[in-house]
Amino acid sequence: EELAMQCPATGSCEEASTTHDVLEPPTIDISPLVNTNQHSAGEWDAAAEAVARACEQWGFFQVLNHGIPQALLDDVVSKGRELFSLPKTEKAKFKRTETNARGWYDDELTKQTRDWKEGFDVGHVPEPDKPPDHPSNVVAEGYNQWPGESVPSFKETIDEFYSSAALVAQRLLEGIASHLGLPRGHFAPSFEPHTSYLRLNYYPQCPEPSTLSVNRHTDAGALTVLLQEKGTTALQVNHKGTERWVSIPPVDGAMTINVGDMLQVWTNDLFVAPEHRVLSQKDRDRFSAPFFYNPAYHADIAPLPIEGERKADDQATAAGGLAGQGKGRYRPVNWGEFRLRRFAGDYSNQGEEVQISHYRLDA
Ligand SMILES: O=C(O)CCC(=O)C(=O)O
Ligand SMILES: [Fe+2]
Repeated sequence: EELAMQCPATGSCEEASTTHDVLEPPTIDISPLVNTNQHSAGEWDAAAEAVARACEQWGFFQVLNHGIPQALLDDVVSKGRELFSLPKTEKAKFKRTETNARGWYDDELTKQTRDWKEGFDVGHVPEPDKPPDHPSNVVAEGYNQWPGESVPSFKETIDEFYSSAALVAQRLLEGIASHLGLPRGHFAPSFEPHTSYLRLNYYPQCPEPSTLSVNRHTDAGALTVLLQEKGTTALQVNHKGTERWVSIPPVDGAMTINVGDMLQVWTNDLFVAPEHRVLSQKDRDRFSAPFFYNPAYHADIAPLPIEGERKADDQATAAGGLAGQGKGRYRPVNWGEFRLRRFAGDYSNQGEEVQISHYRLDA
């Protein structure tokens, strides 16, 4: 409604999007969710509400006081850049393959379009004390491949970022659960163990700026915790599906958060996983590091009986109306299956990429 009011009745929204681009997702101080014992219960509730409201209204927001030290974030950027600046022959030694989704690559496809970028992916390791390619660490999508000594202390930095980002996602999900009228720890069992993915993105300078670095897409998991390098704004969100692409600039000290497909299913569309894309830059390159907080492979994700909908149903029944208005709109999505089907679509252009819409009951 907000957007419609800004559009002249006879004109298009184009004008609004170029002249009133002050619209931006909120920045939230999540210290109460992270440093729980330094804050009151009321502060915790207020932070949880702010997070949930941002999930409902934007699906994107920025968080401050997330608990990841700035020095670690700076290290991720510098080590990540070092990795991508290695000669291609060096990077080829840990390139991903048809049977191993993890490692370095420069052939990513999003929506059957080749992305203007290089990437490096690592995922969860069931037994961290054993070598990355030990049979117990080879999971459905592959195993981690590391650059070794060509980028000193790369693995240590990335491992630390991986576990710190997971903690941020867990704290946010506690707030979200509470907002939905569920116990704080409601989501935890679905992430035992979590199968999260950490991606490093390098976007080279691009001579043709209309090229998209990453085509429009939603993230498949529950929540994404994104590190954006300072100095360039390239990420955009399709705000409420209006085709008004709003920029999400990096905010000093903040992590950028977005809702993924699984949280959309859990909340039965109360939260929507926002479509986003990355523009290429004519005058410089860019680095980013999204951490995708993913459920356990065995988890079946299905709409939760959430408070607002329970109330709507109770009222409808009391008024002699139709109960079940808040019925689940999706059949259960097994995360392991969904992840593998999505990956098959990313890697080759055979067939359509799987979407949660394929699991909709009214489809
Ligand atoms: O580079 C970014 O800011 C976001 C990248 C992204 O959306 C992704 O890798 O899924
Ligand atoms: Fe994304």
